[in-house]
Amino acid sequence: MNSLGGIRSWPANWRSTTASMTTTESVRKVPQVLTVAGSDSGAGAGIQADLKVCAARGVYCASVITAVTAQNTRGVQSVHLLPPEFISEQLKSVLSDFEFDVVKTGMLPSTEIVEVLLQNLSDFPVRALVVDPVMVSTSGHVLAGSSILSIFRERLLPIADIITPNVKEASALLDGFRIETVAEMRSAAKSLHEMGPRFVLVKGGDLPDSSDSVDVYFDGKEFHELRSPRIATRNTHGTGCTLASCIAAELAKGSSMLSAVKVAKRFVDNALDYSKDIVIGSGMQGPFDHFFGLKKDPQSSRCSIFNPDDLFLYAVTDSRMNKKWNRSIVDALKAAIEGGATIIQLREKEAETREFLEEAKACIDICRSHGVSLLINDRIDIALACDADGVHVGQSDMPVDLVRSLLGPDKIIGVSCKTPEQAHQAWKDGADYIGSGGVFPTNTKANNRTIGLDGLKEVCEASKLPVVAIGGIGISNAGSVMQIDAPNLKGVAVVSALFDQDCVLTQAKKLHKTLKESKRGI
Ligand SMILES: Nc1ncnc2c1ncn2[C@@H]1O[C@H](COP(=O)(O)OP(=O)(O)OP(=O)(O)O)[C@@H](O)[C@H]1O
Ligand SMILES: Cc1ncc(CO)c(N)n1
Ligand SMILES: [Mg+2]
Repeated sequence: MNSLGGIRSWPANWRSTTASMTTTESVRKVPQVLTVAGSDSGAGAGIQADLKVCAARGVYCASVITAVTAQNTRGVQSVHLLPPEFISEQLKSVLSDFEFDVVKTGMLPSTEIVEVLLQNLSDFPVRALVVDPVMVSTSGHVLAGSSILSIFRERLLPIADIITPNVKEASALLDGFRIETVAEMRSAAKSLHEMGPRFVLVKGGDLPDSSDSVDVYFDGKEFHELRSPRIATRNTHGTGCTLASCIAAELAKGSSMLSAVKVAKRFVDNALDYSKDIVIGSGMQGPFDHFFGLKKDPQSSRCSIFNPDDLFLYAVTDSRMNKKWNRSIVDALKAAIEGGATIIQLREKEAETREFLEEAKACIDICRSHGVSLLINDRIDIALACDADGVHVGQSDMPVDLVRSLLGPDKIIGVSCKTPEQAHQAWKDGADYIGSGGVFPTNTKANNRTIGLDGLKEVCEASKLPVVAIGGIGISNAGSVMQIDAPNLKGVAVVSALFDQDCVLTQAKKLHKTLKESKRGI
């Protein structure tokens, strides 16, 4: 929450906070979300949606029920509020026991219920708070009346990390401000931000006359419009709850706010697309399938999103090495990808801008045809010009928050970090991943201070952002890097181990095998 002053470094021992329960070293802490919301008997929205999305995203979700609704695909037939004292009992039970990374709220239908929530949050401080200010179901039924508006505005919104109103809810919070266009959604986001939440996402699922489904994100400085083509389906019941809980789940895993929001938007989009033709119930608003990811061919997903596992074998190019071995960059990349490289960074320290751009375009074609993302080192202008998948910047390059505002919400941004402080800042600025090193001495980068395996571990522990290790890594030591026992260390980045070699394909295959074996060994 805001009291934590910016989403915050996770405690250095966050992986072992349950260690008192057992003396073994193999304790594995699972990211945990608490949802405080209403039950939907039709199970498309509310608590039931929250549990499903968290399960689908690999996050544990506990549930405190505020109200029980009699609800189906035709609408809400009746609502029964639970006594505030009993809601407080539920809150105490779980907050005194679990270590939640994030609390997410949905239906909070009375002032008394908000009061008991606030009291419990002050007794048991949590790391982050996602507030979905549920007021009206898409079918038009009032789930929380105007009596809650003042306590929301005055006490709940100011402590929220993010609020996710739909257009009707945003309008209600702003005394009936009309929201019918994206420009009005922006104004609403700005006014809501002034009420105190750190981030605002105004959802446009119900925006009239819009062929795209547009959500407006505001961080206090920059706006981002998150757009996707509107899916023609009746099965949109519970999209709002799903979106907010997916944001909570991604935050619990360690994403920055913008990354969490992007993943959540794409999750809803993919789920709606997968479920557009299913028929459950006879009404106008059907539920959708949250577990599409278990069933479909991952290649066919509507939109690709940054997957931290892509950092597994991260190949960084070097034109001097290609010259030395007399091969083109395109041939070198093809071989690296065919051998198992999972993401590419184009690092070009010598070429003129025009030459670099032509090279980047050729490399993008190869990467796209293999479904592998291509990042550009340092040069935001080149990344923009060739529509690369993202960039990697160092501490003395352009600051990450500025890069984000130039590249927009969808691009991947990585940043090099040597210290826990830099890792913390990377999270705050909205980076998608951290590159940490040099782990070992290397000739590829002159005068680069090495941080060793201990330094790498410190960086990993300072943030839950995914980390890729870099610097002097090859087949002989990749295993020792992967075994430092940090769950967010996702892979290794290499230059010479692939490109300063006689056969790039063979080396990539060997390195991939070594990494796989060391992963199995953890
Ligand atoms: N038909 C659609 N196609 C694509 N995305 C959609 C569609 N409908 C809603 N969304 C997306 O789903 C998310 C939830 O948006 P929406 O504005 O519907 O929230 P809500 O009204 O709170 O949801 P609920 O239906 O649960 O009440 C947003 O990211 C929105 O852009
Ligand atoms: C219980 C519940 N919470 C939230 C929503 C909003 O979709 C709903 N329809 N039902
Ligand atoms: Mg809606």
